[in-house]
Amino acid sequence: MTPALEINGLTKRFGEKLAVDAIDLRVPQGSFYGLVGQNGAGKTTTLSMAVGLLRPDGGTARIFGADVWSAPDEAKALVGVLPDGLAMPERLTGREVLTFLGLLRGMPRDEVLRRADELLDVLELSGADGTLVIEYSTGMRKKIGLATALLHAPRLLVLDEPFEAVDPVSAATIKTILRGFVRGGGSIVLSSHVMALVEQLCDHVAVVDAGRVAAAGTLDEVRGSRSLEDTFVALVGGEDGGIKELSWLSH
Ligand SMILES: Nc1ncnc2c1ncn2[C@@H]1O[C@H](COP(=O)(O)OP(=O)(O)OP(=O)(O)O)[C@@H](O)[C@H]1O
Repeated sequence: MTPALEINGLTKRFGEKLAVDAIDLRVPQGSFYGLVGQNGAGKTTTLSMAVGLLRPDGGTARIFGADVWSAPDEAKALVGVLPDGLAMPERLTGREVLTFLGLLRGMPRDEVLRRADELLDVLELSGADGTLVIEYSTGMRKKIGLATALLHAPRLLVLDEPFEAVDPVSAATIKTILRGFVRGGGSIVLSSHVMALVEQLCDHVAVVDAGRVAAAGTLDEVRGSRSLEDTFVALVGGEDGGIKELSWLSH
């Protein structure tokens, strides 16, 4: 079966820094795929290239077989993206943002209004109907970002840190929606620093270290009999005894 997302040899250099070093990744259809890695490992750069937001120096990205760079319209119709630090039209309400983006995508107005209504309701944003995005909390921003990613009913969701700075109640809502999306036949790739969350949600995981994939596969293949956190620390460094303490903090 064609993978939901397949990236081959994706590479990106920023000046001297090789941020992503010929990464390969294969996200099977119907999978809930977690991308984990330390700060600066290259997750955001990889995901940005995978969805056509950042032009790679080399390599390819295909969404259900459609090349993100040579067949962008086909590829982008199939994917919903929650980028890191999503820029939103700040002076619109959540409903206006959804209506604006839906119409930009060429969706029929009635359908946009109906879906916006449902998304705001399910994401518990209906109560903030008169509130401008500029006044939204961080969690509300993530939720409206997720709504914009879902609006056109994509088959693949690519979410960069969807739970960062989100409170547990909003996180529970987002988890329910994402699980429902996968149950309904969708595929998800998300990046996260929170191993427990990835273990709870994902069935596949890739550990990215210094711009390369250090391990990838099903959750059980990658972590074996250990916790994902122990596996992660063993793979990306942090040898025992290597962690220094601050002596002047002892009383
Ligand atoms: N626009 C840019 N210009 C210069 N360097 C960049 C740029 N974007 C990313 N980098 C560098 O590329 C490397 C990978 O960054 P990236 O943001 O992809 O990592 P990440 O795994 O998403 O990190 P985090 O978990 O902290 O979000 C880092 O060393 C970063 O400093």
